[in-house]
Amino acid sequence: MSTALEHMVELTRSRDRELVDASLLTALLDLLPSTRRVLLWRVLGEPGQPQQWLHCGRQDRGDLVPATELQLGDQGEPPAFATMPAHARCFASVQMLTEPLPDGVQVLVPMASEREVEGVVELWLDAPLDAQGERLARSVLKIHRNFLSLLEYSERDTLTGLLNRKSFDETFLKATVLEAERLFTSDADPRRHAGLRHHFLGVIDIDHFKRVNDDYGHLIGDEVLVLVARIMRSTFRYDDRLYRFGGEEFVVLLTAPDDEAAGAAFERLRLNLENFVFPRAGRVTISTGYSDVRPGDTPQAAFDRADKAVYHGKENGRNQVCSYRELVAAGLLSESSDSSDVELF
Ligand SMILES: Nc1nc2c(ncn2[C@@H]2O[C@H](COP(=O)(O)OP(=O)(O)OP(=O)(O)O)[C@@H](O)[C@H]2O)c(=O)[nH]1
Repeated sequence: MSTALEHMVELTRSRDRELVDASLLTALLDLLPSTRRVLLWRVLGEPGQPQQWLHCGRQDRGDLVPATELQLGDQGEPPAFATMPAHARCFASVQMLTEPLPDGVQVLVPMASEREVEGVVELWLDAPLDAQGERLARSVLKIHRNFLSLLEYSERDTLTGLLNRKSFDETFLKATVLEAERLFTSDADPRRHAGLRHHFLGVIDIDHFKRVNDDYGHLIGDEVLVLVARIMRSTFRYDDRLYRFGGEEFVVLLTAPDDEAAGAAFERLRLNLENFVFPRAGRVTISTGYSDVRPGDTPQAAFDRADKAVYHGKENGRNQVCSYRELVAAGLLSESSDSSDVELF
């Protein structure tokens, strides 16, 4: 058995959130000897709105690789909050709960910082935890939470809480390389690829934002940015990645079956914003340009295509969603020849 200290070193070694979660599962399984299985659940959605449980990992005693390190793939729709009542009670009360299982007990431990509860860790044990086991579980979770907070601080935009530009390249490459691996190495049968979701990158720019600042002042401008970010969060799926690139420019990396479906998601955001009355600035609209992400794309190449499409939208009336692919097909944009794409496949 490894020592607690060795596990703490492992837990704080990687900057990759999924690997940090995987180290947490390994540490709990190893440090609490009567544990047979560990699962990690996070809660999605803002309080007061419908919330769901996101399964973030599982490890069974004897597994060589935690399920967080394996590709979890498309897990389907996450279960609704109320469908897991014991977990919901643990989450709401921020208390450790012990429930009987046919051949042991299930211990639910809240994952919480001083400010918020994030999820629940589920332990399957032969017998209830003693006081020392409970203390150990709480301490390991606290170190995990503190380390994630440090990571998030460096990855997030301080005003809106969205991912910042600095974290874009890394998350873009991780998401798209994983997809390419799935496409090209997992299965040669093209029929299996038909239902796959593909990545699309959208650039979103608030229209005439300078006027908001000029008319109402920077503080109200900042309020608009915070509310736009909130509407973005409630519009897109839980696994889409949302960034603020600076100023009034936002980026979304999402998955969709095709160009049309991606366009529909961006159109939903456009409409949600068009219909929202900002408390002090009134009506604000956005222009969006998006492009599919292509095999071998650099983050910059994908961004440049979406940026050309948003520029077209700005030049042609604003408050609209423009598809790079459609603009090229219609002869309104020419396919970039100076693309920095690297052909990997
Ligand atoms: N309040 C606030 N304003 C910002 C921030 N960052 C950039 N800005 C302002 O955003 C405005 C951007 O203006 P422009 O680039 O001219 O674009 P626009 O007025 O939105 O016009 P179009 O994009 O052409 O529709 C400028 O007034 C910047 O000062 C910020 O963090 N907070």
